[in-house]
Amino acid sequence: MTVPQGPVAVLVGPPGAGKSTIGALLAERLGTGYRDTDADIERTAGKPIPEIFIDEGEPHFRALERQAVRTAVAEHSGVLALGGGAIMDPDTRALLKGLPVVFLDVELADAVRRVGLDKPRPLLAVNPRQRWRELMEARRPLYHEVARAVVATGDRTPVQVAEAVLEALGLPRTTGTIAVPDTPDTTQ
Ligand SMILES: Nc1ncnc2c1ncn2[C@@H]1O[C@H](COP(=O)(O)OP(=O)(O)O)[C@@H](O)[C@H]1O
Ligand SMILES: O=C(O)C1=C[C@@H](OP(=O)(O)O)[C@@H](O)[C@H](O)C1
Ligand SMILES: [Mg+2]
Repeated sequence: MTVPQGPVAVLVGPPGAGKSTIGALLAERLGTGYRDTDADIERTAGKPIPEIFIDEGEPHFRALERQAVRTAVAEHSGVLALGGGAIMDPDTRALLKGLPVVFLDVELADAVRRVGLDKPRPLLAVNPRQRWRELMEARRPLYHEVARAVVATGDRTPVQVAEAVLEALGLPRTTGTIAVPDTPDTTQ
């Protein structure tokens, strides 16, 4: 009988925490697959997230997200990054219980600077600082509720964050890459 093992790491946190960036890096480090539920939703809907919000509204997006998380948790054994609002759904929070979930924490100033440079996020399209603060106030307890570990990202590079996540989850910090010896082999 095959026992489903679930993802090796699940990243949660607000927009700009670095879930997608660190998720891909982590997967590379672990030599495993990477999956992002936002990408899954866009593939299912056949359009980018901002268009889903405009055409069908946020409740429809949340329904797609809920299903995307469920499917990814069932199918994927590598690193999984969720969208920032996925943990608002109570069923999703229940599903995450017992999984190796890491809350990537970030302060307002860093998050707003980061998302300002990146793809559009419909929830932050207008008055992003205030919106982000409100989102985080409502969600912070929920990130803590689902997380096995919390990793601060503010003063760390993506590589440093990825290493902190590996350490927090007790995962190996090296890949299967063949180690390069410190000294050249001079025996020949
Ligand atoms: N630790 C970090 N330091 C600096 N920039 C970062 C860091 N983590 C992510 N970024 C940058 O922030 C932006 C948002 O990252 P992203 O991974 O999309 O966040 P999330 O998926 O949590 O919303 C990207 O441009 C990314 O390169
Ligand atoms: O916080 C949110 O509600 C959202 C975060 C986004 O993902 P990131 O957290 O990866 O930016 C994306 O799922 C959507 O725009 C809604
Ligand atoms: Mg993301």
